[in-house]
Amino acid sequence: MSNSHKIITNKELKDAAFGVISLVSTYDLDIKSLANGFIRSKTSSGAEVISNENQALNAFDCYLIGKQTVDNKEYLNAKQWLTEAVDRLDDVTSDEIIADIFNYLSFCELKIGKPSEAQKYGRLSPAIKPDIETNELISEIKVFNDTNSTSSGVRDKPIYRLSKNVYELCRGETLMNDSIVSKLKCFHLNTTKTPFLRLTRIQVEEMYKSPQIVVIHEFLSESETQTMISLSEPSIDRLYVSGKDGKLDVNGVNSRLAKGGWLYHKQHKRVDTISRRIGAITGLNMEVAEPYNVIKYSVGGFYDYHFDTPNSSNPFNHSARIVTWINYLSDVGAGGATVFTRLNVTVRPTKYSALFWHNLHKSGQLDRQTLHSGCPVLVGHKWIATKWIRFEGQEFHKPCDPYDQQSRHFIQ
Ligand SMILES: O=C(O)CCC(=O)C(=O)O
Ligand SMILES: [Fe+2]
Repeated sequence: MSNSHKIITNKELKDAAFGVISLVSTYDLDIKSLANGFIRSKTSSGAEVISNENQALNAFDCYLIGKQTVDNKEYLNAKQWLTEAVDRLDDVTSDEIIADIFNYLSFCELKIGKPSEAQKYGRLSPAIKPDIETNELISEIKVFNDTNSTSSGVRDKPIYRLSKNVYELCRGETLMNDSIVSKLKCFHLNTTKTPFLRLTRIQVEEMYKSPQIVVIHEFLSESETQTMISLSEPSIDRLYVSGKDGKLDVNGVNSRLAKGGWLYHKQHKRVDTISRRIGAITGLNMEVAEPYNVIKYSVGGFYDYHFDTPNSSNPFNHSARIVTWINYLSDVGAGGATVFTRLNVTVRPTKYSALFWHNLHKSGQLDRQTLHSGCPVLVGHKWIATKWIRFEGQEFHKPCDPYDQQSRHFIQ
């Protein structure tokens, strides 16, 4: 993240800083270790893993993350990042950046409720015009002195807009009731009825009963994962999600931090074979399905909670995505689980496996239990290829019953 790499744009630096911030809040990471290039995380068995990314951050990196953390209103964490920046100040850090660091530190102290500390930092950078308006600082000091407010010791509430239990789910904690867990099964799909699958053994693991969420183990081969990645890698670009007005939200990093692109069935024979297998398992018409959305999340990359299809008042809405199918193309060193926050389901990405679920009730209306999220990647990269299958063209495959509020089941 050094400022000496001119090729990196401000937007990319902002993204990287935001990624680090989402890691800190999700996995409760120690900022000092992170600044020194170490990521401490726990495996599902509880063992501690320390990954040395071998990339200690410099003063400018820590300043940039601190600044972004201030924008996120996480003042305790921001203070820590800025303190790390101060510890790393060297001859190449410009006076302007130094002044800015102390001004942001001062601002954080105010927000934390320590105006005297704020004044101390303020005095350290009087000469240069700071990024933050001086007037704003003065009036903040006044407010704090007047109200004698103290909010120190309160933990930052992260701006990363996830629901309450998502942090625990992302960390791999078990939140699901034993009574639900005990009913979940692992089984082999009876494929003798489907000629295309006759010679294949499809191992299914239920993650939830209703709505039915399942993992298909060993769904992909090594050559299939390689083909999907190598065909997509040259053209992947920063992904954005649609805002409320339907336009892409290119300024917001808050909801998705990833790169991706589209991969069409017809681009390669192997890709087409994968689609035909998905069609055989789900019983859906793949001719009309969307291309694969191949996504690469790097460290800090995530996808905030969302539904894959909007709720429509029309139960026969043809563009609704009835099924989501996610192919996991890589293992992930740590983090990066797919979590269903209303069902307490955590799915760890495992190379070659696939995850799928129904987004709609039989009536065609959105099943609001399917709210889900891609947790931030902590170590390594996460590659997935998502296929959203729309209602259009499926009328004869999965007919609708407008009065049926039950979840659909694909496989028993
Ligand atoms: O990255 C993940 O685990 C979730 C991806 C996802 O929700 C999607 O592609 O719709
Ligand atoms: Fe999704």
